[in-house]
Amino acid sequence: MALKEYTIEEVEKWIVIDSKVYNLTKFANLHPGGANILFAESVAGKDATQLFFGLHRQEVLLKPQYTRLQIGKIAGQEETIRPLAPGELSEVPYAEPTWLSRGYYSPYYTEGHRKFQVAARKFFMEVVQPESVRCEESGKRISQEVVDKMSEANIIAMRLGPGKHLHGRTLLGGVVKPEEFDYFHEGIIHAELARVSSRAVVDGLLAGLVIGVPPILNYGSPELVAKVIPDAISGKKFVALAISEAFAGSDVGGLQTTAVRDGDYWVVTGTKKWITNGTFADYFTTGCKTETGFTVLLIERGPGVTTKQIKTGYSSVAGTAYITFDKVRVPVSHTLGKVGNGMQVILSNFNHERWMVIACSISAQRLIVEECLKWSSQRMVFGKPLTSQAVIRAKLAAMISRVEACQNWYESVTFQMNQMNYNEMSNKLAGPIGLLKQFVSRTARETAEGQEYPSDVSSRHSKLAIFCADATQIFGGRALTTTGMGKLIENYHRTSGFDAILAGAEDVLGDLGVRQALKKMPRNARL
Ligand code: HEM
Repeated sequence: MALKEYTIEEVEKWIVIDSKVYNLTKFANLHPGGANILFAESVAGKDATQLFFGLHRQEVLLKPQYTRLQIGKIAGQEETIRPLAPGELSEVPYAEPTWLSRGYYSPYYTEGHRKFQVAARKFFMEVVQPESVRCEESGKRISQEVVDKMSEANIIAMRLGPGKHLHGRTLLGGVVKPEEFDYFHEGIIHAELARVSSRAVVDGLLAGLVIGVPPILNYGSPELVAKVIPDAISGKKFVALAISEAFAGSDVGGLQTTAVRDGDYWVVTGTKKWITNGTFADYFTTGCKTETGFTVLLIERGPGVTTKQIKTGYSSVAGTAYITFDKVRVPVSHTLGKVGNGMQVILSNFNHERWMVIACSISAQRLIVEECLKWSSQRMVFGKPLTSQAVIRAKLAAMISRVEACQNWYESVTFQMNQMNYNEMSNKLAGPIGLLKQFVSRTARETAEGQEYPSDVSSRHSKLAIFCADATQIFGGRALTTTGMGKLIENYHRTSGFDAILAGAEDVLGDLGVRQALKKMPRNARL
């Protein structure tokens, strides 16, 4: 229906935002910012576009209860601020990686990857984003309806990486053939998921399965694979990786959960802590101490298995659990890999897990760069945009440089993964992936909260750098509230540190990278 047209003089009591006329008479008393403000001389009857975008996110106007307030438009004017359509790329510089930016080239990504990315972004925006908002707030686990849609599009299967498990499947409506699917495709899925989800929802959307299933695929017997994998990939059963304990986190060698043989069964006793998706998992890929070393078992939820929610700094949608195994009887056929060879099972799995965390983390970091670029351009201070301040531009420069450095290193590692088999990857990429994860999680926190320097670093330039990198400073008080303009910054500030811990603590991974390099030092290397 054509909207009624007004001249700006006719809009006495109403307001204009981006050419649209809103009648706020009935809404005024419900307005979260108060009624008076809407009838102030500088607002009522005026074009309030700039004021509005200084205080609200675009999405406010898209909510049905508010679109209803629009009664017409200004004659001869057209709307200029519009939201991106599902799948559409952002034109904000650095909001997309170079390979997705108009007019730029990539040595790695093909037209096929680009088509895949468009389909993935559309899927995540339409199916996952609304669910993400609901679950972040309620703390409830992801609905089965969304899990079913992800499984229908084979998103769950694709997050396990390229391989036989994809054969015969229609991937994201057939946009890529299973045999052409590579790690760049998989990385796109992780990146798109991270863009539309809060950090807790990223984990709640079956991260446990993504890290708990590969050991079954790679080390489980054919019978076990046939029993568990179809149900996992189709989202009927959930899997969690249960390694860390209150006694040992990154120090896998110090685990205390024991498995003792009793005929055709293992009897498992012990506890596990910080287990993502543990509250709702049906299976646990579990690290246990056995007589001859360390062994990984697949434990099914049943008698003797208890899980309880751990309250963490992020939403309980992630289903982080404390698990107790009390004399749980596990069939010997559920052993993953050889008895005593569990360390290899776990260590080879870490590469893919850490690489996934890296892909998600870089994408989340990039979104924060976009938020900061938009906000500092639209926010007016002393009659000028925030970007007119050199200190703000310096913060943006540091953020952009960091995310681009991460992205380029990530792409180079991903390219190596595409060329190598699983064993080569375990041998050659554990170090680089460890170092990259350390670098990405550090830069994430620098972008979220600013750089920290040891107190003994006191040169003028280093002190300046402390103030050069801080999304929370750019957003000010807005970065402290879970709703409104700074809500993504608040979430990022609160949760970006999780990536420095999960899948291997930052410092341990840096050390791993160096130790791996030292192992490969030529014996005759001398200066
Ligand atoms: C169609 C018109 C408007 C709608 C639907 C609307 C809606 C809202 C909503 C939902 C909030 C809660 C915060 C958020 O979710 O972002 C809010 C806050 C606020 N609004 Fe509006 N608003 C409108 C126009 C205006 C205008 C013209 C002003 C002008 C000055 C204004 C001033 C404020 C203020 C000061 C706040 C509190 C901001 C904060 O907490 O940071 N609003 N508004």
